[in-house]
Amino acid sequence: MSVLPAALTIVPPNHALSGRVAPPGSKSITNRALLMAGLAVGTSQLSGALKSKDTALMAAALKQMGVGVDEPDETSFVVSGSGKLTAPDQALFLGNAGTAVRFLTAAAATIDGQVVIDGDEHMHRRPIAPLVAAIASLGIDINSATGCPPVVVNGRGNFGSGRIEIDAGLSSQYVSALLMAAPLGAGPIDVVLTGSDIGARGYIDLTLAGMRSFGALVEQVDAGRWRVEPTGYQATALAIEPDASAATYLWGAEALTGGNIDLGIKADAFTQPDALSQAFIAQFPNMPAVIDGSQMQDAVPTLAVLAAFNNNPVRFVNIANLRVKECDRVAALANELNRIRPGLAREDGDDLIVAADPGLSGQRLPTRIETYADHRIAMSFALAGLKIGEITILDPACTGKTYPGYWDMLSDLGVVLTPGQ
Ligand SMILES: O=C(O)C1=C[C@@H](OP(=O)(O)O)[C@@H](O)[C@H](O)C1
Ligand SMILES: C=C(OP(=O)(O)O)C(=O)O
Repeated sequence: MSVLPAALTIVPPNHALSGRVAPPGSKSITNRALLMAGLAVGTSQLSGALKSKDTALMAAALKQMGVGVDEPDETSFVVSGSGKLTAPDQALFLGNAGTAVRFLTAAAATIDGQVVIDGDEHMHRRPIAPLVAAIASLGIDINSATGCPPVVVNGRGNFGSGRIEIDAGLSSQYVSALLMAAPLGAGPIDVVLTGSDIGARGYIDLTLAGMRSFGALVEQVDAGRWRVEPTGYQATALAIEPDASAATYLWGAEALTGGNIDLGIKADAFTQPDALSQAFIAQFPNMPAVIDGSQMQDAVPTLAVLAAFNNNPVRFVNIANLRVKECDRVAALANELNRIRPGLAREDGDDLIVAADPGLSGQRLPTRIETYADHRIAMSFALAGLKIGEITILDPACTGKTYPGYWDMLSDLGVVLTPGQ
């Protein structure tokens, strides 16, 4: 579909969804690799990469800071760096890409000069104050007037040294951001957590693995402390694995339709946290009564839509930070499930309770799903449209944040999509 309509209505397929689908490259790994390749000395070859809005914004921002970025084909980046970023002429505009905003805020603090980090109206509501405070504690001049982007940083050419404390309760991306900037320190840097809450720790593991691929020396001293040596980064060649969060929609489509989709990679081969959700999806329609979403947060929308068709209700716990993602996902999931059938979901504090109703399958329930400019709300509610007649997804183009080919992929699996009203 070259130009997407303003709304898409899904015709439930009357067959199991089966075939081969290669999910796009991992957003988390691509944006880490782009950044570290940009900070490295030499030319890095990234293959299997995601090409989407979030990675295009990261690549464009790096170019603004003197990095060479070529795109020889649909899944590769060739990135040339000098070991240092340079101050851009204009503000970095990063849309609603959390990884790009958080990672570049710390990286920009290594520059000698001023950088303004900005995003769209949604990003203007996503908190960044703990990261700004942590960078300021290194003696770097950095401010965000509202506690959310825009951020203005006036760096002095290195990241400093010593101990940085960070409260990562709102986002693990703050820790990843500090760790990835730390090899450009003036001396060793210890990154120390002040709280026990850090969201999905699997994202920190991805960061450490990426740093080591680019030649950094980083060691986890204990559960809440990492030590990074001031080595800088060296260019490398990196093959990026498929996106585990994207895979959840395919596992969900398989589970709902009794299909068999070959992703070309087994669930246990992923290194990204959302792959943990496959063990729950595999239990559908008997997913457990309580699911802790903390270690697979981006998979929660997928699991919540599946839960609507489960045999028993599901309570999702430890998902408070879903309220500060692209939208308030706890509220969005409850609102949109209730739009399909009143009473299907409710919020209980920060928990989400989905009241299972296997009888939804096969019904015709014309519903226009509001997507809040959130790719995951669009992609997960499309799964409801595989079982319920006349589910319409508003603003389907919002999937371009991480999965531009999502609707083509569904249509290649034999799902009929019609322009919605
Ligand atoms: O580090 C990463 O690549 C990510 C970390 C998570 O965010 P938080 O750390 O803000 O929870 C996740 O939701 C996001 O999509 C990607
Ligand atoms: C939370 C997400 O993205 P980010 O924080 O990178 O904007 C996501 O992709 O679900």
